Amino acid sequence: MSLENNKQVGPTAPPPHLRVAGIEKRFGGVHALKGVDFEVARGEVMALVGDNGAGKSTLMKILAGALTSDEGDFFIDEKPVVISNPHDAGALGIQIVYQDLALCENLDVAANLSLGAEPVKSGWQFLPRILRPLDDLEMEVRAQAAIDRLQVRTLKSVRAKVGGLSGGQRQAIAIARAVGAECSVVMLDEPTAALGVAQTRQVLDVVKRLRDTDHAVVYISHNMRDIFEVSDRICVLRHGANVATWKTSETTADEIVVAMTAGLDNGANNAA
Ligand SMILES: Nc1ncnc2c1ncn2[C@@H]1O[C@H](COP(=O)(O)OP(=O)(O)OP(=O)(O)O)[C@@H](O)[C@H]1O
Repeated sequence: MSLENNKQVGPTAPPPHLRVAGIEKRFGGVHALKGVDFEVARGEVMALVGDNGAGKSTLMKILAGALTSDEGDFFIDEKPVVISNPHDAGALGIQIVYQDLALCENLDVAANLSLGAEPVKSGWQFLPRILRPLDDLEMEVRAQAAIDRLQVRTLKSVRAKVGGLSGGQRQAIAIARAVGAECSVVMLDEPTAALGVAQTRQVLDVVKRLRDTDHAVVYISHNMRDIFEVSDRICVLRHGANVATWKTSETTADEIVVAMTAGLDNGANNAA
């Protein structure tokens, strides 16, 4: 293995949509991220992998504005930007779907997809917005459009209660909610971790659909089979630092596992 393996550098790398450089993060005495570089292009699924404690979640939370970095530069389409809170990230089109999904079990799909931005009926302007009746039909139409965009075929009705849906359907709803807003970057944290075979398939199809609709997708997973099915490139972190980034088509699961657990055998640490 050598630095040749690093496909992030060179003319074949797609132009990044989101790029960060030199990200540093300490939690007290823990040096969680040590000058990490990371990028993802539109129309690309970039897998972010590493052993437990490698720094994947910390990096993702920094990109989502949920944590602030101690140092580092952020770029959208190579223009410098600031991400210091979730509002900044949202305004830049960066959305994250956490493992717990944060769906409201007692509400239906349509209501979950509209949470925080519920359409209200016209003709009630004399009332404060919060008191105006919801436009249920509009909510349903918007939800159906979001589900259709992602081609979630197993969902019978957007009026179904989320509490009664399968894990795969819930994951798809959480993704649909994230991409409902103006969104160009979607980050998914272990989206198939708790799912069986059929549900995993459904979620991987949604991830591919995101790529096909020109989103930049960051995909955190420990599952090599899923990673090799869905990703275009694989960025490996180890002990809070870059190991390297590979084109998925030019590497193997064994090579990635070795990189995750032992780094590159030539001793290189940050090939990106
Ligand atoms: N809030 C925090 N306070 C203190 N240390 C933290 C905090 N969050 C993360 N860390 C530490 O930072 C390092 C990186 O953690 P992180 O959760 O980013 O790793 P990870 O690659 O996502 O791991 P996993 O696959 O287990 O989720 C670890 O040593 C972890 O203990």
